[in-house]
Amino acid sequence: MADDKRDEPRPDDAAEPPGERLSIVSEPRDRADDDEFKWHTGVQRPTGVQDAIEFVDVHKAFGRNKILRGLNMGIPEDKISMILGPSGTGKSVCIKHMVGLLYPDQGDVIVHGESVPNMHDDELFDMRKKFGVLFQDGALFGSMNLLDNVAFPLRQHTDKGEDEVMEIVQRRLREVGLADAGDKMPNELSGGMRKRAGFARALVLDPDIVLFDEPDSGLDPVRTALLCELIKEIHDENGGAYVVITHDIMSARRVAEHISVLWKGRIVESGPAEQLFDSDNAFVRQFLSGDSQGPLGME
Ligand SMILES: Nc1ncnc2c1ncn2[C@@H]1O[C@H](COP(=O)(O)OP(=O)(O)OP(=O)(O)O)[C@@H](O)[C@H]1O
Repeated sequence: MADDKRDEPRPDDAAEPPGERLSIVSEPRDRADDDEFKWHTGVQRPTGVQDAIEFVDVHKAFGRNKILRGLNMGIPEDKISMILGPSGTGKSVCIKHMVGLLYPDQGDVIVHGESVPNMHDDELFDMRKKFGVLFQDGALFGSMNLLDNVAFPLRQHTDKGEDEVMEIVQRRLREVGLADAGDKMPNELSGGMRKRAGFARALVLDPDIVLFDEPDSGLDPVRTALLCELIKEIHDENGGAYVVITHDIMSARRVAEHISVLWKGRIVESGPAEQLFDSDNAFVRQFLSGDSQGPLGME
């Protein structure tokens, strides 16, 4: 094996004609890529609107664990987008890149035309005000009642007076069906109520972009359906780019306007939801129908 290698042209071997050298050196890697990424057409079907967020050839590894491997993905302005993909495929890692909680090893993440990895701390701080984030469990402060939890971003980031703060908080709590729960503590609420409260808090600064990290996790099917309805209603009223990560196909069918299917650190296919549900790509079909037969196994 070592002897064979000695005869192979090296990239820095000036005596070799460049064309030949490239084809010999790159051929084995291309074949492996073809196999591993053979379902990844990377097709980004047009949405007719600009992207609010773009990932450009993003690579991210933790030690030797390569998570994002040349991710190109656009999140369109003013739509409810879902990033769908098998467990552990890097959906949460994507969201963290959007708000500058993680940085790419290579490539760029662009929010409203600005490169997040190149931002200084003060620019990052300002950029984050564009975002509302709903974490899996609502991420409420356990020691504060709902009113204070929802008021928290307004008191931290604005100089609004207390009357205006309370007016906004009450309106947002009303929207998510928690008008009478303002004085409750988080531990007095069900999981679904905590998520709705987290949603109200994510909205108080009128964000341009709202990120939902698995909003359906831990909810029964009826509460999941109700939360999906709520996401749609609030999006209809407020607009903005909503980004939902989930592996729940029913939620995707209910609310997604745009879908990106992520697998092995790249997009398999993305585009308007109805086109993705109609895709003839074997992986996309399998994943979006929850079928056990297809390219995705237990590995
Ligand atoms: N800060 C970190 N340090 C090391 N490894 C990490 C870190 N964050 C994520 N990972 C790894 O990256 C991989 C992808 O994680 P991620 O949470 O993004 O997956 P996911 O697609 O959201 O999965 P799920 O649907 O199960 O929530 C996992 O193997 C995880 O262990």
